[in-house]
Amino acid sequence: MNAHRLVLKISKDEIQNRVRALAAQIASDYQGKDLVMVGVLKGAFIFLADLIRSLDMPVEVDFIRIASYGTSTESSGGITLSKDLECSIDGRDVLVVEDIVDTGLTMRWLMGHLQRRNPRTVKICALIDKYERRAVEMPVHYAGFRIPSGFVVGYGLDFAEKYRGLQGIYEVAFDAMVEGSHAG
Ligand SMILES: O=P(O)(O)OC[C@H]1O[C@H](OP(=O)(O)OP(=O)(O)O)[C@H](O)[C@@H]1O
Ligand SMILES: Nc1nc2[nH]cnc2c(=O)[nH]1
Ligand SMILES: [Mg+2]
Repeated sequence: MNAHRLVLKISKDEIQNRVRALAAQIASDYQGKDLVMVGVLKGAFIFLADLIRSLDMPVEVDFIRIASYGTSTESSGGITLSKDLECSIDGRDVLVVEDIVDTGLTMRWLMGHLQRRNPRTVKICALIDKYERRAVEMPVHYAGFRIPSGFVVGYGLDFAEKYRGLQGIYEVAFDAMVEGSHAG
């Protein structure tokens, strides 16, 4: 892993306030509906845990584990499924809970995968909508924060499996390139 520093972008308090506001919006939009929240492992586990504890309505929780190949800061769009849903979503309202949408390739794959199971609706809730590198059009119906670019960690998000437990969101700043070498 290249030498790097972490720069605080979103504080713990800002995250907590925003999560509460998102939960209030979701509860209002889905009142009386049969809602299933699908957390995308690993990154979404902390966000989903906080979101449902602020949610003033019954909800079923399930998880799916998908990962994309590539180096630790680049997603390539080659998706592998290592744990599928366990509940039926036939005729139900599904809200996918993600930590971050970047190129959108992970979400595009997942939307196709879920649509084949005949849900009534599928929407996306992401803590971070990182919009500048989008490779496919992908709406984020409930976005915690919108950032243009930068590789961020904390609150579930990792860099080579580190930093998921940080309470804020930090940008990874790679140390300046040494002349004649490449920062990867
Ligand atoms: O929009 P994209 O460019 O597809 O990138 C977003 C995806 O990348 C990260 O997952 P990762 O594969 O790192 O798995 P993880 O959740 O286990 O860290 C993140 O959690 C999203 O699922
Ligand atoms: N941890 C982390 N994973 C990502 N996957 C796509 N973008 C990001 C990011 O900024 N941080
Ligand atoms: Mg990751």
